[in-house]
Amino acid sequence: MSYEFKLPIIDISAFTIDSNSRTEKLKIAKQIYEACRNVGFFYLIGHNVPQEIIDKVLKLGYEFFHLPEEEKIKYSIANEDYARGYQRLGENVTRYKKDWHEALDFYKPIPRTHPLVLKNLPLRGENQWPENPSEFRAVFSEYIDYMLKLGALVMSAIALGLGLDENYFEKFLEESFWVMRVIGYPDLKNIADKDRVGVSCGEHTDYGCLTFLNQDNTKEALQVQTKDGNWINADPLYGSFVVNIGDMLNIWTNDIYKSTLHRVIHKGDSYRVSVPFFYEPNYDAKIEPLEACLQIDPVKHHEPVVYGEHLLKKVSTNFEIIES
Ligand SMILES: O=C(O)CCC(=O)C(=O)O
Ligand SMILES: [Fe+2]
Repeated sequence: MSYEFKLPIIDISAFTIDSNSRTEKLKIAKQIYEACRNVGFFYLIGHNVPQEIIDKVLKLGYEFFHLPEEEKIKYSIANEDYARGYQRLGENVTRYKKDWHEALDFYKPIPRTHPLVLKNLPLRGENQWPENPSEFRAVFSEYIDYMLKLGALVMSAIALGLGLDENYFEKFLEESFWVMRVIGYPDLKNIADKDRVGVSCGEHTDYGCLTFLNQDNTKEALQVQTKDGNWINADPLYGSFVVNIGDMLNIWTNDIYKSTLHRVIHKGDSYRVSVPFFYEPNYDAKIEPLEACLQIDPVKHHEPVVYGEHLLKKVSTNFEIIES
């Protein structure tokens, strides 16, 4: 099944340190280009996000999931927009099978007076912050600020790698409709309802631009499909984020970059926690193949899409089952 394969490790510090030269930046941008073309996944180091806060969000996630069920369901997604909030174990579905995880989801908040809210459209609303653990909101809010900065930075490196101006993507991202999932995975042993349960998280591609995964030290859980169809482990590398590209970069690059299938199968003994941060385009950003990429292959492989519409289609299939 899985064999020894190391995802590339990319040190982004040429972009985080102001004094660094353009030559240095171009070198890193080229590495990112190759990684996105070959596997669509890489480890990111030199990112400047303090390790203390990276560790802390995992710890707070773990503590939240270990609260009694009645405390957790106070934040149920049913209170809000069926997107922001807590999803019980098995509530999320991939391809008609229950995913064996629980999660607390946050999206860019949309003020109640926003046109989206007034029109009663999905994915509107405010986040549901747990009161317990008490530091949860403050720590995660700081983390989100770091991740938004990092997202913009990596996208500037991606722009350079594609031969574009460093700030090319800014207009598509300045109102990033980000998503952050705090996910808890019990192990897959001892499941009563084996027929309806798939794996910990079924195979999928991510919807948007870039995903920054902060995962605990559980090994052999996250798996990534390589071009030859094999599944390899993307084991934790302490101090790094696992970064992958989503469907929007696939479209922008006219398939030069492929959003890569991945899944989670957690059979170990631990209770695994991961926090993927999805750095996404603006809700109303129109995404279509870039001129720079059409110079390489003039055949357009994708029609333009509006990011929010793509997201809605994907999110609406996340809960389709399954009579209880
Ligand atoms: O928990 C993980 O390692 C990955 C989760 C994931 O792929 C997702 O939420 O999109
Ligand atoms: Fe994913």
